[in-house]
Amino acid sequence: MKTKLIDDTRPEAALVLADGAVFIGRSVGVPGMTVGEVVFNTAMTGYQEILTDPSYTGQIVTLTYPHIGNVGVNQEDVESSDVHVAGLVIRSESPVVSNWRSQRSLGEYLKQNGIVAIAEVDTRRLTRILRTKGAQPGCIVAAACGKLTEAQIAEAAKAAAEAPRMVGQELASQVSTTYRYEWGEGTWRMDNGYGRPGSFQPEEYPYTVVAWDFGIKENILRLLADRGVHVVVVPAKTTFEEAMEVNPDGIFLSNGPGDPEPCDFAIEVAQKAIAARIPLFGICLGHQILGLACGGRTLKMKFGHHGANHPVVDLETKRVYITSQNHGFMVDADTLPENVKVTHRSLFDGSLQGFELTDAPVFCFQGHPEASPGPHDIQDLFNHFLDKIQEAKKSL
Ligand SMILES: NC(=O)CC[C@H](N)C(=O)O
Repeated sequence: MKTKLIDDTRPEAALVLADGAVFIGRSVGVPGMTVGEVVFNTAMTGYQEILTDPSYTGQIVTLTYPHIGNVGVNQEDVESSDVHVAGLVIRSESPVVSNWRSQRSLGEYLKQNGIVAIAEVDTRRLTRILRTKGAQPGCIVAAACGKLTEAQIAEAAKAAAEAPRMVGQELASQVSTTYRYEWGEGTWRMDNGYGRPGSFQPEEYPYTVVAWDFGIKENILRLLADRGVHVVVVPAKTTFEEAMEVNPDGIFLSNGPGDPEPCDFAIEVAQKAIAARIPLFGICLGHQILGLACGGRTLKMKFGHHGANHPVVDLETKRVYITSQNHGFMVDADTLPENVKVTHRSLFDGSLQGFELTDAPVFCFQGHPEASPGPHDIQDLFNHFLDKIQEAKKSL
């Protein structure tokens, strides 16, 4: 007996770009309409981590790897408690889910989380458009059943054309926690998962770090906890003075969505932390905020870096790291002052990937050393942060 693998009865869906390009496919999420900046991610694995990365707020993510959903989804492989992408575009949803950790299918997960998503899209054509013309707004419209009407597609085209651009949007405070909390859970282990809940004893952790949550990925918190750090996570608009009440040994500025430039509340925190010479580590949006705090400028990139195989060179050791990336803005290295030492550059386009200050224990990285998804090559940056914290503690 032949098995029919592709369900052709799925409702029709369309993706329309602001430039007018139309892609007709099938709905794999909820019916409805969603608007966002359309970006492409080249990672071959880790769709669940990508969907739950708060940095994708306001973005419709296209996965260039063509076969998605084969390992299903579970409750553990998440980077936050919600799905944050504005929408999902894929080539083909696997008709078979097969993994010992899977709890449900990707399609069920998208529906449960109210995500509008489209499959059967020629993602190579779409990616070529985004590479040539740059990331741009788009709209996915998905029918409840059967076909879309001409009017629905026209409405999607109008929504895409009128959608706001990413430049100037402050989204970090919108996805941040609204309350302060403590984190002590380490990384996932085959024998123990994330460990037993309730076993976290802050006094067993020798270091305290305040982490500003601009849309923080949980694997950052887990990697800090693995290194004996008791992390106090604070809302994006927490002032430097409020955070100092916990007497931290270090400060962490997280990744997050949107344009870094309007995040004046965060830039002020970074400036005060630099002046106080407290060990500071920034990742992605945190790196961009540090660049602005130092007096540098940030730029919108053409289509950004979103993937898990981006080569980055450490300029001192000349060692090349394969890194996870997810950013659409970058710090313009030419605008940084004298006391900034550039430490890393992208080998794809030469753009700035990391810097440190020569007169304070402060450093940052544009990519994602916490991976999740992606390679662990450059996880050592978390040890570097610990070194800075320990040095500072010794000199007290
Ligand atoms: N992952 C991030 O922190 C992204 C930072 C910023 N929103 C950008 O797009 O460049």
